[in-house]
Amino acid sequence: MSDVLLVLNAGSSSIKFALYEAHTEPTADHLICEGGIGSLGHRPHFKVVNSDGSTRYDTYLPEGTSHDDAMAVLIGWIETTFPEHRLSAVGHRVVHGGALFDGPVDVTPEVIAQLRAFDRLAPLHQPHNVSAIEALAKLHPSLPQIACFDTAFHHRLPEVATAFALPRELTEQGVRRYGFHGLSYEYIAGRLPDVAGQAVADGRVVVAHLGAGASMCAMLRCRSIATTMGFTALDGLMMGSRCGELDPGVVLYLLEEKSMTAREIEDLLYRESGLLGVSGISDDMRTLLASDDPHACEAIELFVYRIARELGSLAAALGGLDALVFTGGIGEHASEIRRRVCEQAAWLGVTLDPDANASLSGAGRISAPDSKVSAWAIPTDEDLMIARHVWRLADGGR
Ligand SMILES: Nc1ncnc2c1ncn2[C@@H]1O[C@H](COP(=O)(O)OP(=O)(O)O)[C@@H](O)[C@H]1O
Ligand SMILES: CC(=O)OP(=O)(O)O
Ligand SMILES: [Mg+2]
Repeated sequence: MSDVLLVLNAGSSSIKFALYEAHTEPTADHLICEGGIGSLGHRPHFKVVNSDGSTRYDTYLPEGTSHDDAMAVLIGWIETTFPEHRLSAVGHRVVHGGALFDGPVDVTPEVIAQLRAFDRLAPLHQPHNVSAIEALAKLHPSLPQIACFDTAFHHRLPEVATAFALPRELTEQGVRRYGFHGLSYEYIAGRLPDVAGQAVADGRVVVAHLGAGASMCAMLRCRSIATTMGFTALDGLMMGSRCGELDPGVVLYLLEEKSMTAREIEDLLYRESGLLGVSGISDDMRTLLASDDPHACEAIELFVYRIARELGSLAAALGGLDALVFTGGIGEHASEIRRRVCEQAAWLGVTLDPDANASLSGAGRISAPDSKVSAWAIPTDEDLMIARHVWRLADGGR
């Protein structure tokens, strides 16, 4: 029997997973299969692909399948499909760890209670992340579970980069910037020496993680010194369905003048804004890039403009810029978005190589050889980062 470990990323409408061999510290080569159960709440679709991309399993689950049912289906499928393997540990992506956690942690009932306190601070993620932990604890009480946080990479942000200009008591109670997408930034920081060279890794780098959620991180020698997301994963860049940076006066206006409740405002800002709200068409960048509707074009223009503005701000925090890195679904695949961001960053010294940008697949350089600031695209791998943390904590550490 050989050990395998499971990585889970449970969201509001999907549970994504990856299964790794665990006889040594995992690399991308140790991925066995990955997939997920999507459209929970509608007609759940369970799909698994092998590490070479071929389909291994593809089926629909009954209408009404809950998150808990889906977790049982997934664990049952793993156990029957891989009878020769022993599931040795599970690593969870948990979006919010607040000020409590500076790295991965073994889940205990006390940890679960601590994580539940952050539910309202990440309503699209946290309640589902923690429910998955609870469901597994019931299904498999002896299975070690490890929580890996989006916030941990930003744990040592300089104080000035975390403070809001609010009365001191609120800051002391934890109302401050935490930052998210840290598992992605940590993975990218680990790839920088190989892909972009040690000089870049030792320098001033801005990483743009552009996925469903989107944020940017200023790294000095591969450590986070500033980031666009804040107390919650609502701040900063415009996202698929989240507004990003917003004058807090708008929230007061919606409460008082529009008589909206807190939950209605939460829905508006998290689920109905961003690319979806501005375009009125979709939260999906592929759909918008393929559309000639003027509202789709405006949504893309605002998306790029916000990235360019935040890039200037993060370069200021770094005192200059040596390299710009794109990652996340949009950053990895949408060469058009990368081109437009780089064009708006010309003043910082970014000169795009249009052919390299358009033809890139995987990791590589997209700036011209003589560009003062180099630009890169590097596919992220949050699952692998979690698998490594789990291995180090669960196996490596014992
Ligand atoms: N080939 C592509 N061209 C443009 N956008 C893409 C492409 N592939 C994926 N995307 C976009 O990436 C976004 C999803 O990013 P991803 O990192 O996969 O999200 P998640 O946060 O759910 O993991 C969507 O807006 C999607 O349209
Ligand atoms: C923190 C966050 O926004 O995550 P995601 O991009 O996966 O929604
Ligand atoms: Mg993501």
